[in-house]
Amino acid sequence: MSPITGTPILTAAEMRSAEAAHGDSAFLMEQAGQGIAGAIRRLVAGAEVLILCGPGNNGGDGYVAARLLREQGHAVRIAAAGEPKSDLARAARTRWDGPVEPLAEAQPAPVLVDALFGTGLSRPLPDGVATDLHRLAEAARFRVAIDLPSGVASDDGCCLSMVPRFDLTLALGSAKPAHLLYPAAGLMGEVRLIDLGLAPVSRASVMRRADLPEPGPASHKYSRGMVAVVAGRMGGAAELAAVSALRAGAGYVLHLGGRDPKGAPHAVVRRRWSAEALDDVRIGAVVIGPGLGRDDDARARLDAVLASGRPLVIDGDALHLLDPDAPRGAPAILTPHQGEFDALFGKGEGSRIDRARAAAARSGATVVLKGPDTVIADPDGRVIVATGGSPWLSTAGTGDVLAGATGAMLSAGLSPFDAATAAVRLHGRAAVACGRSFIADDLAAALSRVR
Ligand SMILES: NC(=O)C1=CN([C@@H]2O[C@H](COP(=O)(O)OP(=O)(O)OC[C@H]3O[C@@H](n4cnc5c(N)ncnc54)[C@H](O)[C@@H]3O)[C@@H](O)[C@H]2O)[C@@H](O)CC1
Ligand SMILES: Nc1ncnc2c1ncn2[C@@H]1O[C@H](COP(=O)(O)OP(=O)(O)O)[C@@H](O)[C@H]1O
Ligand SMILES: [K+]
Repeated sequence: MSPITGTPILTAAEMRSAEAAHGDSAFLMEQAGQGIAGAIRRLVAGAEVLILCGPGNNGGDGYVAARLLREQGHAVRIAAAGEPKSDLARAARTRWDGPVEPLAEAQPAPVLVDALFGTGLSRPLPDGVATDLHRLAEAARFRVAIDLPSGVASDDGCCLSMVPRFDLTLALGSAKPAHLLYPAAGLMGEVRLIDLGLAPVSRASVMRRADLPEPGPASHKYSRGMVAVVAGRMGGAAELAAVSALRAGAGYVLHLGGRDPKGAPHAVVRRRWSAEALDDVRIGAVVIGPGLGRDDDARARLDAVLASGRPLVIDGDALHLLDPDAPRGAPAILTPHQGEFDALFGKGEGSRIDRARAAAARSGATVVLKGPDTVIADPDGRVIVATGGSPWLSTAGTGDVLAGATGAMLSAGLSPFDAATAAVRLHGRAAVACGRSFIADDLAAALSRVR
């Protein structure tokens, strides 16, 4: 059992291909059952376990785990809604020599293990099954989902039925989109990986520790990265972005436009807005959008920034003014929240991973689709899904902080995809370091601390 940090994310179809490529499905099910039994034994200190087994291979994993737990002397019962339907699950059922209780009549146990449905769920659970799952989950002290909580759709994290809350989810062989994407991700409790030796390959993966650019003996303020932040109507947002760029590690931040507010850091260099200010070849990234406004003046500033040829971070209001299909002369990172994303790219089909990937391919920009499950997608198809932020980020200005931090990473010479990943990681860690009920200014200050 290991954390899912850094692991590939596979769809149900990719999972089936990985299983087929391995070639020995019975061996994989035995491995899964061993991993599940081992994890449960370590975690539940001898308490009685009730395993709910479904008709497919998720149920098969449950039968194997039950047999192994029983062989090790652990108190375990099984309840099922019917007989197994897949060959593998039938074989696993045959090797279980205990009784199988009808699900509707099953009495609760302190530990509930849900092996009803996994990646094969294609429609809502039958009503009776969902009701029994809830009844038994509510009565248990510790709830474990095998691969996925039954009722969640593996590929997009939607709930096809009402899903109870679990304490632990044991992802088998690889992470799936539902382990990361909401609402499903919020129902899993801790997610841990049981390695099946599949060596799965995917262009999507869970965020891992990111390497941040570090200054060396030869560094100077410009080589560390110069960021220009284009201000607009709402001064505070651009201030936050500018300060955040410095605190995330930029060597020089040029704030273009707006007033010089009392108490603002003296380290930010201020000039009036002019398109010519962007001619400075030392500028490694331009951040535009936080507090920009959406009027003609804002549009003119965005046009000038797009024409400058500098690497861009495009956020907030600028996303409402941008034509995502227009060619650009320089790399760009777009950082929309879901509302901005929908306005820019349309509602679209598929999971947040699919949609962010399609948007990156369409726009030719790295797309950071923000939220509790931030998805970072590169035009080349790579995707990283972030974990480890904080719901306390849901406060005004935290997106401006991310835009500034992203500018810092981009100006330091990271590729847009690496810059976005590093910034999202740093931003999430800063949020955790801030604890509860912080404000965006605290978050900006915490960027320095977590670096
Ligand atoms: N792919 C792999 O590499 C491995 C998969 N394993 C297990 O296999 C699972 C996937 O197995 P399956 O593909 O058999 O899928 P599931 O066990 O998730 O269930 C699919 C079965 O349920 C039926 N079904 C789907 N939705 C239903 C609904 N709402 N009501 C009633 N029946 C419904 C399907 O027709 C099918 O018979 C994984 O989640 C995992 O637990 C493991 O055994 C190890 C390796
Ligand atoms: N519930 C949440 N859980 C985790 N992160 C969140 C949540 N809500 C918002 N965030 C994060 O907070 C930031 C908010 O950005 P944004 O919506 O652009 O705010 P603003 O425009 O006010 O600066 C994003 O990085 C987003 O991922
Ligand atoms: K399950």
